[in-house]
Amino acid sequence: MKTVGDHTPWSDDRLPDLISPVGLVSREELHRVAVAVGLPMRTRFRGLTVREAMLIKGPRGWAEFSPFAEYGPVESSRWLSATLEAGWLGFPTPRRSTVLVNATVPAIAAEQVETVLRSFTTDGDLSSLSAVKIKIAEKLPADPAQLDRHIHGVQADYERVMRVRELLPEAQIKVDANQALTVDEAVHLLGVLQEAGLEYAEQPVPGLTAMAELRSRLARNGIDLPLAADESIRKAEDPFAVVATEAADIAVVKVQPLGGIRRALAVVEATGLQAVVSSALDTSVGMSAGLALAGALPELHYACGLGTVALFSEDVCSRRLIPEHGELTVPASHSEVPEPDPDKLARFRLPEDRQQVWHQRLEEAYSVLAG
Ligand SMILES: O=C(O)CCC(=O)C1=CC=C[C@@H](O)[C@@H]1C(=O)O
Ligand SMILES: [Mg+2]
Repeated sequence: MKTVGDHTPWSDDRLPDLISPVGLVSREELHRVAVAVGLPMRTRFRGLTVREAMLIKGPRGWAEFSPFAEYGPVESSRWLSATLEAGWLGFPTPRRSTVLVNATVPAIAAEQVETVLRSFTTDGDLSSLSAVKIKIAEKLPADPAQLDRHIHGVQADYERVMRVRELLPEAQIKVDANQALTVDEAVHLLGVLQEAGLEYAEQPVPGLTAMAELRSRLARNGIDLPLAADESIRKAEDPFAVVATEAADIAVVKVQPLGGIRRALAVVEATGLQAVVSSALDTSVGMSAGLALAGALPELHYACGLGTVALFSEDVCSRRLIPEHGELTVPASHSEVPEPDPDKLARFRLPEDRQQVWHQRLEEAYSVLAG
């Protein structure tokens, strides 16, 4: 099936349909209950220093709509489907009450690693961190004057990863390259980083062909390192092709990009792969849906990337979802989703021009889902 514009069609009988707002909520009502906020980040992540999101109060409680700025209406409509599920339909019944969470280390200089790791704890005790995901292969800046040898390049990646290993000798460490490498570069870099003893590598290269080739090249070079597919699922024309092409061992699943918890569960079931739930850099409101997904999975063998509220210096909720002893609690029902604090909502409310941009995006995603 062809991708048209930003559209990944994903019509497949193995997936529940995206949730239509028709009969659930009118456009006017949705706009009335939605507010756009901007949360400052401690460290740049995914090129962002402020994370913008819309928070929306539905009959079940608060929900989040936060497609990244570059996403068009069709891709954003999947995110809105997840918003409608959270705010209007509610979460599926959980199978576990807590979820092991990894700390996430952005592409930073090795000297900053310790401070960032501490932000993923409530008491500063690093020994509670049993798993860490580290960003590697940060895109080189277009302007060479911006190139920072502490952040970019193999040496910087090596120093960052080894600093985590030094601070946390027992932790599971995984790396995420956001498909920035070629197969040759990945074989080299992952071979070097394997000195730290990696649990798996997430999306080192783009596309299924390259992932499958990398998988067999690593095996041939005697590097025993499972690969996890992230973009090859959430950005793919066909989320299930990852299995037929033997491109990955693990599936990374995210609630908003996949269109909701029920659709993410169906993706996991149909791929038959072990799953890791990761955030989309959500606020504590959206993160609750990620926790509900992790709580509802039949099996969960890896720590999930749901600790990223720690990357914000502030959140809209007073009860922030920062891992406690390396774990987060699964909401038993929607009433346990953290509520935005009215003062913080007012403080982080984006100015009028940005409100308009977000309401326009909401309108367009609504139109796609309403058909
Ligand atoms: O998985 C984690 O530890 C944190 C979440 C995370 O890495 C991401 C969140 C949002 C956008 C993505 O570029 C990024 C990812 O690639 O997984
Ligand atoms: Mg990823």
